[in-house]
Amino acid sequence: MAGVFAYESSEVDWCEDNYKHSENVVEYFNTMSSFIFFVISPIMLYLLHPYAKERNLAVHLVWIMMVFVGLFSMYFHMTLSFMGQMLDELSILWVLALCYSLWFPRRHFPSFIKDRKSFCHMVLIITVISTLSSFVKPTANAYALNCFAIHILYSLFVELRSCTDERVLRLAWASIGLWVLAISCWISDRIGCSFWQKMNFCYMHGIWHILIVVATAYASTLVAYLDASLEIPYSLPDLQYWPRNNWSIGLPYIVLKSTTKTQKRC
Ligand SMILES: CCCCCCCC/C=C\CCCCCCCC(=O)N[C@@H](CO)[C@H](O)/C=C/CCCCCCCCCCCCC
Ligand SMILES: [Ca+2]
Ligand SMILES: [Zn+2]
Repeated sequence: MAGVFAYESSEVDWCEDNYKHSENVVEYFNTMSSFIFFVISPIMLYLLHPYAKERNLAVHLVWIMMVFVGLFSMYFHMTLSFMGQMLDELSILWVLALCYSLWFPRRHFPSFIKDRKSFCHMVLIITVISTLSSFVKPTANAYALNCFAIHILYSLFVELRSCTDERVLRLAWASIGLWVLAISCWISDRIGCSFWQKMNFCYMHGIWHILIVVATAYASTLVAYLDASLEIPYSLPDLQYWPRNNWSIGLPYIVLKSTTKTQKRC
């Protein structure tokens, strides 16, 4: 049992040289770059509060759980232990499950599902089964998790096919662009390590950490906005950027221009 906590007991090892900067931290830059989770999560918690208050306070769980993803990611890269790997991957799986439960559009529910409550039960059952299956071939877990992004992309494409709202489309393209950059870094670290070693630049996985957290902030705000437009249209949801709305870079969030329940669709 103690073996699962042992340093380097995971079969996964990222491109960054081990023990290069510290004898206690296996992958120093990968560990430190996970700090980004602790920066973005509280900001997103704060920015999404008005939407969460109106829609469902469970929305806050997304960014609370992202703090744990960051914590487990740090622990994983610090030790490269099997326990670290499983905590890192399973926490991502449960955040995804929560996002699907909260935001997956009703009209894409399978025909045998009648409401969001039954959909949440189905997601819970699938997540429990996936959690147990993740111990069968742990090296495949990260690849399986990345497949969710493909499904999210597909669902967004279906959802936004007929959308003409410039702000929504801009946010969708920014989310996709960030994810493409992020996944390129992740794959490049996995399969292009010898190249990066020759370049003496083995930091692609650390850069992935930074990009995927920002991509998650963008994509989750986008799906939350689409959800708000459908589920709480009377609140007149709108998209803005923090810290300044007119800056071309920033964190997106939802403002509610009204909270009185007079029906108006966006
Ligand atoms: C209707 C659903 C809407 C979903 C909105 C977005 C939900 C994002 C959910 C999870 C956040 C993922 C956080 C990633 C943490 C990375 C930690 C990490 O680096 N772990 C690695 C080991 O250290 C591990 O190898 C990585 C595994 C792959 C993780 C794949 C995560 C999928 C992220 C999906 C992002 C959506 C972007 C959509 C773009 C349009
Ligand atoms: Ca390494
Ligand atoms: Zn990582």
